[in-house]
Amino acid sequence: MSDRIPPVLRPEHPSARSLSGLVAEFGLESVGSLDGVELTGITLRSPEVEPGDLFVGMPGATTHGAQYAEAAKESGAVALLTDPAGAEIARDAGLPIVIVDSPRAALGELSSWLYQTNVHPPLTLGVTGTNGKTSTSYILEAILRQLGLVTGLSTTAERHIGDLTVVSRLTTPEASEIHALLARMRESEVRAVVLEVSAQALSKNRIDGISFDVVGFTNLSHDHLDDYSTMEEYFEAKRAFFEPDRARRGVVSLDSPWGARLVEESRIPVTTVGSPGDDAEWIMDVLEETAAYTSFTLTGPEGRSMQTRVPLIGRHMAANAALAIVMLVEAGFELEAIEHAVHGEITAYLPGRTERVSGDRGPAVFVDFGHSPDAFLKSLEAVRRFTTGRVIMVFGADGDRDATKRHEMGRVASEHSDILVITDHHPRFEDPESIRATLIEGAGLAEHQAELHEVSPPEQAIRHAISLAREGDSILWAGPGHQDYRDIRGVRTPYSARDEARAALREAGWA
Ligand SMILES: CC(=O)N[C@H]1[C@@H](OP(=O)(O)OP(=O)(O)OC[C@H]2O[C@@H](n3ccc(=O)[nH]c3=O)[C@H](O)[C@@H]2O)O[C@H](CO)[C@@H](O)[C@@H]1O[C@H](C)C(=O)N[C@@H](C)C(=O)N[C@H](CCC(=O)O)C(=O)O
Ligand SMILES: Nc1ncnc2c1ncn2[C@@H]1O[C@H](COP(=O)(O)OP(=O)(O)OP(=O)(O)O)[C@@H](O)[C@H]1O
Repeated sequence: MSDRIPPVLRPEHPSARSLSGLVAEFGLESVGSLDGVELTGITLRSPEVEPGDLFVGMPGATTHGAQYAEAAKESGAVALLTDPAGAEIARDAGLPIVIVDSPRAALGELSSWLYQTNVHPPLTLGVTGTNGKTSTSYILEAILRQLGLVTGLSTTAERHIGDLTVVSRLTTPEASEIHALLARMRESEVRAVVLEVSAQALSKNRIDGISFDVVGFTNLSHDHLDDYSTMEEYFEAKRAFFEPDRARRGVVSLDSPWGARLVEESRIPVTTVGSPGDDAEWIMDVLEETAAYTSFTLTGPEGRSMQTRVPLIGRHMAANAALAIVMLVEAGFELEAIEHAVHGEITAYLPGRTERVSGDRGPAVFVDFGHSPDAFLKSLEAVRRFTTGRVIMVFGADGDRDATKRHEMGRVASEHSDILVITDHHPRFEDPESIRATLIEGAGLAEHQAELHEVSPPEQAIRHAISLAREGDSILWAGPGHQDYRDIRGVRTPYSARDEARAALREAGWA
């Protein structure tokens, strides 16, 4: 598979740590001479090995990383860490071998030791939940910047180190990469770090070795039921973030019923945030929803209260902002200081989250990253609120990802739109026609039947939607968000929905 996305950044000036020191520190078994072996990095992907690396040969779903030990050595790896099976595979690779039962389970602590990320760590905040993680993380970063701090950010869309931006690969990088990123952030004197934490990251040890000051939970709804067999299992993966060995304090949104459940089962002190009528310590109340911003008040214990707005559409974005603010209060910032710093507006720019790509004339066109029924619902409700004409929705569904949500995606889309244009997204190795057919079946289950159009190529689908639209209508293109590629049979073809939509608007004379 072509992979144009750059790896996560590493420290530019790593200090060397001895392999024998690592083996002694963790009491590990080893084969071969460790004398004089100095480590400056750690990686689990052979194509990304740099001289001085400890190469971690992990067993995976398709191969065993130890198969690539020789290639890693040629690229400058100075030692291999692997499991007993890997040690057997790589015994002739000519590298000293350190053996652990589960390299994945060891990776976080070893990486933290190697990069010394546990020494004077910055303020570390983490966000999990089904929807709103990226948005809440960007909002946290924006407020922290408005407070005058140098920040680091890691999300599905981008990683930021101060003013430096790199495109992301996984939502939450593997542990070796995240500790390298944290070490690089330290070199840039980052004082506060915000990490988006997926359920997969929690289940697959990707955030091991990181101690979070405050963690936040947005919501839980149907998604990822290919990786988790039930909602219970999916919830349990998220709940594990709220453990004393991971985090000191938590903030839980009561927006989904799973929030109250998390409060009950959390093993760290938690604070709650919700809407009027909820039994929450902090209440967010929307004041105004427009096509350009959403304003709200946030009221908490001891009569504390603030009012602000986000340049984002929808109640759900105000809820994300409220969660972010309460997380910062839990981290020790005064609410008054936050209100003063944001000066009436949190200046967050979220790439591809209901991002408006149209100008003042013609239909309002938004490109969104929503790919679950609840995300569809929240974005459609937000768009409907200020649309004087019709709501047109363009969407498809991911191939090779949780097919059980497709009916409900189709149903919600039809229920809350006037016109649907069903198209392709990332088919991956699935037949795109059959993905569309399932979405159409789902749309048929809705009580409200939106007018339905099926247009396979997305570049034609957005043009078709624009051809149907009039002044006053809104178009929500859900799915591609910030992404700059489409995955078709394992090949990532460059593709930007935001650029495509802008081009289509120009061609239609709406630019
Ligand atoms: C299902 C899953 O989590 N797979 C992850 C897993 O892949 P795998 O087990 O198939 O690995 P493999 O291909 O068998 O290779 C085994 C080992 O050999 C190494 N290798 C392999 C080939 C080679 O030439 N050289 C080499 O060193 C690999 O780096 C790996 O360490 O280990 C890989 C190496 O770290 C990950 O990149 C890969 O994530 C894939 C790309 C993925 O898509 N994961 C998704 C499910 C995911 O984690 N998503 C979440 C949430 C997204 C959301 O919220 O929507 C995320 O945090 O991104
Ligand atoms: N609090 C929320 N509740 C429900 N839906 C939301 C919420 N916040 C955002 N969304 C919807 O979900 C989409 C994705 O938002 P965001 O990227 O912030 O979520 P995420 O949790 O990071 O998603 P992913 O796990 O796919 O990275 C948005 O574009 C919007 O449609």
